Amino acid sequence: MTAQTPRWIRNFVDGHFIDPDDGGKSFDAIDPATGLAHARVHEADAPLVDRAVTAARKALGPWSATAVRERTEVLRRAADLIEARFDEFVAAEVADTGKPVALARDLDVARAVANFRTFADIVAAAGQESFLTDLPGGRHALNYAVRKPLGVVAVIVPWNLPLLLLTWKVAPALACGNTVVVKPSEETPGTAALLAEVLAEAGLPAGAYNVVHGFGGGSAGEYVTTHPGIDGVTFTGSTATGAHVMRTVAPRVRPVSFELGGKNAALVFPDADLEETLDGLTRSVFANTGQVCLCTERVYVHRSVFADVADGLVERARSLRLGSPLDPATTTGPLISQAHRQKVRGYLDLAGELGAKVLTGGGTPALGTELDGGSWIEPTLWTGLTNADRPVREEIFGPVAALIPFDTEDEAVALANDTDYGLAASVWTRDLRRGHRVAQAMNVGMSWVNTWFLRDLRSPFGGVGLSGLGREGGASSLHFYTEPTNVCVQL
Ligand SMILES: NC(=O)C1=CN([C@@H]2O[C@H](COP(=O)(O)OP(=O)(O)OC[C@H]3O[C@@H](n4cnc5c(N)ncnc54)[C@H](O)[C@@H]3O)[C@@H](O)[C@H]2O)C=CC1
Ligand SMILES: O=C(O)/C=C/C=C(\O)C(=O)O
Repeated sequence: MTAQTPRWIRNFVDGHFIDPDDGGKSFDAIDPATGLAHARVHEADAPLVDRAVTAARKALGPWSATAVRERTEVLRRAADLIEARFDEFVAAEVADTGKPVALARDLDVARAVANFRTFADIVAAAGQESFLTDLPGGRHALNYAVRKPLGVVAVIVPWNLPLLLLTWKVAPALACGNTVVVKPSEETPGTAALLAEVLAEAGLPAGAYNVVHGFGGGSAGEYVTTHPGIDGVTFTGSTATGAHVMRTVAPRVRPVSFELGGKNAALVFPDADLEETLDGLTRSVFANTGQVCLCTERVYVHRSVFADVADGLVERARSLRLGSPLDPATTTGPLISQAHRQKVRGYLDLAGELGAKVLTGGGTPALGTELDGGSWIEPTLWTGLTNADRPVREEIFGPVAALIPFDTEDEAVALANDTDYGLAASVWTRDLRRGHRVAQAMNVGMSWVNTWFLRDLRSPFGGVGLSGLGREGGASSLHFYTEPTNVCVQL
């Protein structure tokens, strides 16, 4: 990008893109694969955020009053329009994240379409529970709850799965009759702006979807979450920021939904299908360069198969292809930023100081001139660390994992649960009873058996402990994005 021809990514407020004014602040959108700026982003100041919240408030009454069928039709048209502009969404996601084009297609943009269709179906089919209450003398009362939209919802999302996570929240929020003010990550502003075009074309009224770009503290993130016109906050991101947002929202006692970090375990038992397990672990450790909150960073392996699993995983890690995101053969992209790479490298150094053995990786690759400006890191596997070590306790959010042996099922469960996080786990075994038993014993929001990141969008998604608060997905989303008024009628 040259200084003369910036491609602007603009804020979207009350149905219009806002042209950056001369005095306004802006920042570069960086392609993490090269380190080069690919667009300029207009940063929303406090008055613009206020305009966005005011527009969302104005749109709330009319939008929440529309028939469910009308709202779900808008969602279905949005899904169709994303499909019609599929390659544009893929290109925007790849430019912002550097992720391989195949991943952006198969995971991020495909899931955006599925999010709109699934929540249209779920909201269209939703019913209300009612209770017939017995009263003395054979009389009864009827209790039923009417669900109303939560209101103006602040949607704060991170950079790892930008469109997937944005639509995971926006689709149910809009379907339930809410209006939203979205603050995408400063690292990945592109697809939220494209979605504004799609939603407007799908027939969403002005003001129901607003996008304000910027950073966290002292910028758009803080202005949105502290705005008195916000009725609830849904947030995905780091535990530290989630805790901060919770404190800022607390004085106004607004509902929050938090999907935060993870330090997820995989448990490999001796009877596991080795090939299937290795394929699954390769995905769960290295997918999206380890930048999925569900990724495995702790692999507990029964001692009798430890060497086989370690050797197999090393072989697969070495076969991953780092390279241009546009090359269809590329499997693995860069980390999101130089700052994040610095954090991940800090853990690589720390693991070395703690005496970890590096089975593969451990450094920064050299990929060739243009890509060497990017934030690349080698897929890395360690042995020799224990649960006491910081690289095994803290979320790293990169393509790294520690392999740790165990001898008994009880020990494996205890090791896996020995964490302050509680997002996800995967259990690898051919013994179905053990699979159910261990998966249920995991102190997490989601347990998989012989698979990982297999999603049914109707099921509850979220974590316990430092991994979050509340659940979204299916009925859980409907509960978060609505408030019930219970009506009791004496009959
Ligand atoms: N588990 C997960 O899903 C994710 C975890 N992370 C972890 O978090 C670490 C830091 O990454 P960040 O991008 O800094 O994540 P973050 O949690 O700080 O950012 C997530 C979103 O929150 C916004 N935000 C930040 N401060 C805010 C504030 N005071 N008020 C309102 N909004 C605010 C950001 O602008 C972004 O849109 C990563 O290294 C990684 O370990 C990052 C992204 C996703
Ligand atoms: O909804 C999903 O399928 C995936 C969610 C992933 C995250 O929340 C994350 O990586 O932060």
